[in-house]
Amino acid sequence: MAEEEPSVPVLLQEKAKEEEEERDMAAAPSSSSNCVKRSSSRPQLDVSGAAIQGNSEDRNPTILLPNQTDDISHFAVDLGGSLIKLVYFSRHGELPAGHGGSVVRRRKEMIERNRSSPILGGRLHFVKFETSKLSDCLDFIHSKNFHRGQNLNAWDCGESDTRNTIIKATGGGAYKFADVFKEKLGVTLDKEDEMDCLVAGANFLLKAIRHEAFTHLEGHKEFVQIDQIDLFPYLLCNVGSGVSMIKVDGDGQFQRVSGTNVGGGTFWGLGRLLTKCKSFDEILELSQGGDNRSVDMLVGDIYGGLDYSKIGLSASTIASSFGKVVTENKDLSDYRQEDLALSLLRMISYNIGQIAYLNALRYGLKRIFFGGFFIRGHAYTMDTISFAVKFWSKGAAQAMFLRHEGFLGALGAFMSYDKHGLADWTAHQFVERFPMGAPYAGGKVHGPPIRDLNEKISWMEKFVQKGIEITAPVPMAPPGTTGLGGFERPFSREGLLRPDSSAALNVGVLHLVPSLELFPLLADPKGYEPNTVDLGDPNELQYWFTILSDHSPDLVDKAVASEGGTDDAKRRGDAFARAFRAHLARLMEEPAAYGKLGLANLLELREECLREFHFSDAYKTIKQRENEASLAVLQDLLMELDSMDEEKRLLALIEGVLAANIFDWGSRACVELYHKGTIIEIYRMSRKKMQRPWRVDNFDTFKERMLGSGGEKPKPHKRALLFVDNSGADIVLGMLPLTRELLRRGTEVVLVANSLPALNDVTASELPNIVAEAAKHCDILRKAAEAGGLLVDAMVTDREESVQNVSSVPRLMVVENGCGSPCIDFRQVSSDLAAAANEADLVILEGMGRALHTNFNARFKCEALKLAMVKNQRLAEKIVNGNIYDCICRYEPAV
Ligand SMILES: Nc1ncnc2c1ncn2[C@@H]1O[C@H](COP(=O)(O)OP(=O)(O)OP(=O)(O)O)[C@@H](O)[C@H]1O
Ligand SMILES: CC(C)(CO)[C@@H](O)C(=O)NCCC(=O)O
Ligand SMILES: [Mn+2]
Repeated sequence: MAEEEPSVPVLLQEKAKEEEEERDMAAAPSSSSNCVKRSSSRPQLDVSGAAIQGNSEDRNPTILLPNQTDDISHFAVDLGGSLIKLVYFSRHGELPAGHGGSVVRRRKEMIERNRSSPILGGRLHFVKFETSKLSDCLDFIHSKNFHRGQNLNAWDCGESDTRNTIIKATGGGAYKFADVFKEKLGVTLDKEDEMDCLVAGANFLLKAIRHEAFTHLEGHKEFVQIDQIDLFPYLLCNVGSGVSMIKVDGDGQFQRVSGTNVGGGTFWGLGRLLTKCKSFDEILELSQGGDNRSVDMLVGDIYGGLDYSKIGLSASTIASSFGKVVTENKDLSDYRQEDLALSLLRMISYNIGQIAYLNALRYGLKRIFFGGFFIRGHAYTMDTISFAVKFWSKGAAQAMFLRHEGFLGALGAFMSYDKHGLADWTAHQFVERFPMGAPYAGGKVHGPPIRDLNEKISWMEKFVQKGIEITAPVPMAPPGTTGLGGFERPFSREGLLRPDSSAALNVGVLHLVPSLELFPLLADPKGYEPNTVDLGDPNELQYWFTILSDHSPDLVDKAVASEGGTDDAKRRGDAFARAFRAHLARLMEEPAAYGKLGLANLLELREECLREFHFSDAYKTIKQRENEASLAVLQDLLMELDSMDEEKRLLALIEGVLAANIFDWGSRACVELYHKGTIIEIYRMSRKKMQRPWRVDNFDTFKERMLGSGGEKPKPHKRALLFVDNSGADIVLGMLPLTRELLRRGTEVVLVANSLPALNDVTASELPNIVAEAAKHCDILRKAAEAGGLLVDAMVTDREESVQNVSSVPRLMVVENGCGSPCIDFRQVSSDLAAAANEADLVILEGMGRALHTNFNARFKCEALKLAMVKNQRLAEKIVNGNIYDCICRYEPAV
């Protein structure tokens, strides 16, 4: 079936089986009753009405899911000389489940809005087959029912009738195999020009996918973000069986300026003759243990061990690839296969790099992007090519690689379908995930999409059984193993590849979420970097790695408890722990493996990993308990606040937010604290410690903005966006009283909360209930919540009053932020939030994740207040030169 290749993305890359399992995982019952549509989550499998199709005695009967809306919309194929690449898109129609006041209502509106665009979102899957195994590919297409042109909806290009199904196809096989496709599947291949497709695919990836391009030099990988206006011209060098070199000047503007028949096919063809390798990846792996000196003739071999320094050649420079063989009277079997493989790989890679450089020189191009499956994410190949380009251009030209190297043509063909508007998507709308799919646990790829549901979850058992052998998606080789790619002898190391490396690429699953947008209030979107901690620094990485590893057992306990502590939950907890550990180990080995790595990514990865193992909300019990305890004392707190004058109250409110931010289950130090007292005791202790000046203390400026000075009353804010953090005291005793104060002053408040759970963070779907409870103690909150449509029930029973008040009362609303992480990346927020931001003139970021780990340095077009307690010693030292439990009150006027 589909060859071991995780797919690559546009939206997703992954294997057939992985996808089936994902669907299956999504079938786990959701425990949240108040469910908001989750824009960044993977599609949910709707198993309602499921029935076995055909004979139920079958071993693997197909299960029909009549209500499943995650359907296959389209696919395209690149039939190359060596490999067939297939790209298919699965769309997921999102329908709101449950209820929850205005959150859901707005959400519905958003979904309606999205309906007007051709697709709702989904994932692109990438699969490849060897061209010599065309029949596997045909079986795969058949098993997926693609040939029936089913469910095409907005992208319809044919009827559900096989005879009319038209498939976009590129590569030589679009001609060569057209009859086979017609005969075996009854479909017509609509031929798209190969070069057109390569260029379209490359341009799309370079524009729409963040961290797509990277340099790879001497084992060091670095992602490059290329400004769209600065993208053209460039040289695209596609290394397939043969090599095409294309000068690209713009979308659809290009010229194939050169090519070489010494390409990937040459390497693999000669490699097969010279070694006993049975697969391409095997020969790459073999080369890792090679020493080319026994095969290549070096300058020193010719010059009696001396350099030829006059023309800049050292003794170790390769003078002639395979040249040494001529001087020795040996048979093939006298040479080490490893040495032959390495020498061959170097020869081919170097030659391609050199020819590419010459063409770049010919047309004055500074950038060369290398694609094609010959690259295979292999460190030595990339280093060798980079070395050749750098050496010959004396550093003037740069070799760059694409994470989705082999799928350029297939992607281009896919994009050539009319109507889907793929080219209009932007980086904001893609979310990449790195699931621990079955392939990495030794699962086999299966054809039909949904078969025995029990079989689908068996891979999770494999996680448990395989124990420490679990590995995260891996590239062909870790960095730093290749030595100099060009003239010097590469140093070789043995045994660096994992046995499962054939299955892996450094690419994850790209989910397309059309409802994600850039936060419109970011002052400098291009210069924006959410992370304050760069994990490119090995010391930082080591530190956070340890923190996350140490925290893991406690997290697993909570997660297992949240699912009732059943045996199944324990197994999943165990599997999660192993999978997460494997991710961490993988990233320790190569921090750039999953793209540019910041702490926020790592924290999000953990949440995603929990979700992958069906833990929908690990802290739900804790959150409920803390909410209840806090709501019980809210009334007293509000009375106390009301007895104060304005100035004292404002300080007390900010102190309250900072003090209550101590409830953070993501902080090890805090979790230890929680064992020492009740929630209220800890809160009191925390408040008592509030000593000004805080570590960052702009309170006085903020106070002046709020209350004015010299008797002049400033204009209240029109609308404030409050990015809330934790459940319990944090939201109830910290942010809600602050909300109330803003409302009291006539400011409209939008509470912005996570779409999906992360640690003990409050989610958007939980907020309406919390607000409803709080509103029982407070008229201001109640009226505002009614006006904002948050208290739907109240609106029904108390319609008169709410209608009267709607115009005069500032509204309180809730909006989901589009993510499920303790941090926030303002380049990818929900369209609801983006819409709510339009009238906002104050942004309040609360908590360590959103205001310190990320966004401490972010600047906004409106006023911003960043409030957090630092609950980690290292972060305190690093960011504010302070100590654990220091507080931050950073107020910044509009930029
Ligand atoms: N599993 C594999 N089997 C065969 N070749 C592989 C494999 N993985 C990587 N390769 C390398 O990738 C090359 C094929 O790359 P690619 O799929 O980009 O080209 P193609 O489309 O098949 O060829 P062309 O464009 O010249 O028709 C092979 O020649 C080989 O060097
Ligand atoms: C023939 C194609 C375009 C097929 O993909 C490719 O294999 C290639 O560019 N070969 C190199 C032919 C040459 O230009 O010498
Ligand atoms: Mn090709």
